[in-house]
Amino acid sequence: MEIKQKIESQLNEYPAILYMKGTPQFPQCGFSSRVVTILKRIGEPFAYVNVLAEPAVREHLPKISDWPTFPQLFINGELVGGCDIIEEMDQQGELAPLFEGLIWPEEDNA
Ligand SMILES: N[C@@H](CCC(=O)N[C@@H](CS)C(=O)NCC(=O)O)C(=O)O
Repeated sequence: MEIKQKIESQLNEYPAILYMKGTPQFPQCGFSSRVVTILKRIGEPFAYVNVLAEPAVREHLPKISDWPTFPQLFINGELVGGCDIIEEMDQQGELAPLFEGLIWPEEDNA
């Protein structure tokens, strides 16, 4: 699959997805770590992509999102922002409501 299609399919599939450096269990950048701390506190599910393990995503996502750095949080396919914006929205009480009512794909039990 072409990288652009792969990213678009991730954005379509996951209602909340964080493109980050490292994993939520082991963030490898302070900015990613700060966002993960906030998301864990909010306690709603989120998918993630470790861009250090996916160099093509690291290279191409900024062209799609028009945002040059990581982390990048998307909700319902829309860029919410990076670390500074996420922290600001969290402090204003504007972040948690974005996670309300998200519809996750059902597990494929077939
Ligand atoms: N002010 C940014 C800080 C994030 C940042 O500067 N990230 C850098 C260092 S981790 C980055 O992703 N650079 C591009 C890259 O490494 O591909 C934010 O709010 O998210």
